[in-house]
Amino acid sequence: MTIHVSRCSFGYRRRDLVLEDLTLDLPSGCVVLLGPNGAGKSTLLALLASARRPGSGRVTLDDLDTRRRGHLKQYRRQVGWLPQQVTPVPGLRVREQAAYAGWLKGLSRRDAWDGSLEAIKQVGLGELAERSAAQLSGGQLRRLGIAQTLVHSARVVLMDEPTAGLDPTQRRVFRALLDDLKDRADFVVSTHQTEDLAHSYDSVILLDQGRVLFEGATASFLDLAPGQVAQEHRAEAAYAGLVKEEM
Ligand SMILES: Nc1ncnc2c1ncn2[C@@H]1O[C@H](COP(=O)(O)OP(=O)(O)OP(=O)(O)O)[C@@H](O)[C@H]1O
Repeated sequence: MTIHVSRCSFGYRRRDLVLEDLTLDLPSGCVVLLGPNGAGKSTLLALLASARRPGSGRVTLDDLDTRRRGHLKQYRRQVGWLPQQVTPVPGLRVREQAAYAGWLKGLSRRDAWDGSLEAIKQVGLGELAERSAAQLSGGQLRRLGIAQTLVHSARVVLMDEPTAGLDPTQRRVFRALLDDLKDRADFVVSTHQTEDLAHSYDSVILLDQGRVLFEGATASFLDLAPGQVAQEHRAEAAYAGLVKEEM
């Protein structure tokens, strides 16, 4: 288990809860977070990242509690967050942006700079180290976002729709990268893409209207599809069965 969510409620407006009394143990390994538009996936990731605080309930990692100001720095050092949009920092080159992210997480300038080269190499951007971050493509920017979480050796990396808008080749590049990085951290990845679920993810969390509809091993999730459904469509069918969508 990595992050523990205990009886969390959250609303952007009072009396309009997006997440209600949510309890969740995020398992180790690679977790995919599924759910229809507006289900609350980004909101949950923002709570896990401690970018937002729950109205009630607790988000903890070991004995670090995001409600306690004194714990936040250490919590954030251990949890990396790749939001939907990775923004190039004006004037910074690729390696500098990765180093800057490490420094913001509390590394010394030296450690951040030293760690940045290894991090960008790991995501396949080593040859672009000196390029302006503003010149990266969408897929390359996402990879830089991942590198930013590797610089400070996050234990848990949260990714909000990292493959949205990427072409099939870039999606494959992302999946291969995730495979390569699996030993370095635990990952929680929100996505609408159910292709290759069995290969890429150990467990599935399915949210709908702020409630958990499924939480368990990927194999158990795929087993929810009717027996006659072909392997490549099982994730889609299991999902549709749970959120009662028309296929
Ligand atoms: N900043 C905000 N202010 C007010 N309401 C918000 C805000 N962000 C999200 N919401 C609302 O919270 C609910 C959950 O949104 P959220 O973005 O967490 O869902 P999601 O599952 O990530 O959706 P998607 O798959 O479309 O990205 C939605 O009803 C959304 O309109």
